[in-house]
Amino acid sequence: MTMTPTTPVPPSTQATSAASTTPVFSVEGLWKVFGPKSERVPLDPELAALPAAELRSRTGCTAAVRDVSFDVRKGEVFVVMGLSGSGKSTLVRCLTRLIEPTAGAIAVDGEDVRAMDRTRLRELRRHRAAMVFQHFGLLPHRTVLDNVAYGLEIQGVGKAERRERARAVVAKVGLEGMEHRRPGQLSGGQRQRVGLARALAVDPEVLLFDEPFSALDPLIRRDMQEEVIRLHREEGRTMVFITHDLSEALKLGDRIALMRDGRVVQLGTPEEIVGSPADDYVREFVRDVPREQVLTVRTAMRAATASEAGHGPAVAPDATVSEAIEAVARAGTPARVMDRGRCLGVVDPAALLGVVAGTAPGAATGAEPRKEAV
Ligand SMILES: Nc1ncnc2c1ncn2[C@@H]1O[C@H](COP(=O)(O)OP(=O)(O)OP(=O)(O)O)[C@@H](O)[C@H]1O
Repeated sequence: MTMTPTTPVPPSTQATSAASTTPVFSVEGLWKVFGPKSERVPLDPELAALPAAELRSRTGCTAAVRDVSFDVRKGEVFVVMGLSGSGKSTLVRCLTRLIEPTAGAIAVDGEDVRAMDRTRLRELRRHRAAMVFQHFGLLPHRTVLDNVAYGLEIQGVGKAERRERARAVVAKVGLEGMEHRRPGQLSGGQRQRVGLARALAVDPEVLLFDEPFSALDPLIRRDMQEEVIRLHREEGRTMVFITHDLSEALKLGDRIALMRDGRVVQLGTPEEIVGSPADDYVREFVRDVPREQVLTVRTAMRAATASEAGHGPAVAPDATVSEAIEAVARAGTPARVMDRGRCLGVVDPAALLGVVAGTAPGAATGAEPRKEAV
């Protein structure tokens, strides 16, 4: 596009469009096979195609990650979800080579991770991609502040500066006043906040969360989920989040990679996964999700007649069906889907109910999944 001097592109737009084209992580044809002579499995089409049990009995190998490709975009929360044993942890550990991949390519900001030497890898793990673990990994004899400052200490940051930075992130995760406690004097949720603060202290480009909240009780877990959403909203940091919990994935994820037996069976937004499951497995997985809380009004929208376009309550295009139901119920008329003053269409009670019932077009269970660039 040719730009005339009179129509400059605002700097914020330039930054966003450039950023959105550079993936933080780019994964292509990734395999991780555990067991003897594991390298031969991805190379041999016959072995590569075997179901898990048969592969194990024929070769003694387990293919934890099988031919997986995806990009993690800058600023998104990318969730890796699947049942226990589906390969989530192995996949995410391969990103920084905490587990060595068997085959495939991984790039971070365009740099080949598999070609990195030890120094570069250490730099990747310490500065660029910090991990938050389920079991906190806190040092029991150190205070909250010193635990948080630990990552900075490893980096060689001076004492005064690391204490100052640690103090700031401790406040950010809501632990002000607890700086001098030891981990044993904290609740599970507070310990997880320390783990989060420690990862944040090194100001990484991307945070990798390995089921960080699965040991927490439901109320504290919800608090922590909200904390992550808040931090993400405030900082826009890229996050990769492993969970086996579908509602957590739907709540946190901009996009979700759903894994089964080492493969990504669907990659898409929560709305795509719930509205257009790729196969019977995904359909079964999302069967009990309250669709109206995930699907947006776009699913139920139709063209407005001339009279409808002029009045009625307004909802945004990314409003959920549930929000539109409330607006329609209050007004007693269809709601208009408005985008910057323009009426895109309307949603009426029949269409909204159709989404809830799972009979609306586009929400149909057999619908084709929308194609995602993976
Ligand atoms: N070091 C290992 N040696 C052999 N097999 C392994 C090893 N680590 C993982 N596996 C196997 O690889 C598969 C994927 O394991 P992984 O831990 O990645 O799954 P997960 O989805 O993270 O499970 P969970 O939710 O239970 O943590 C499983 O079948 C597991 O038994």
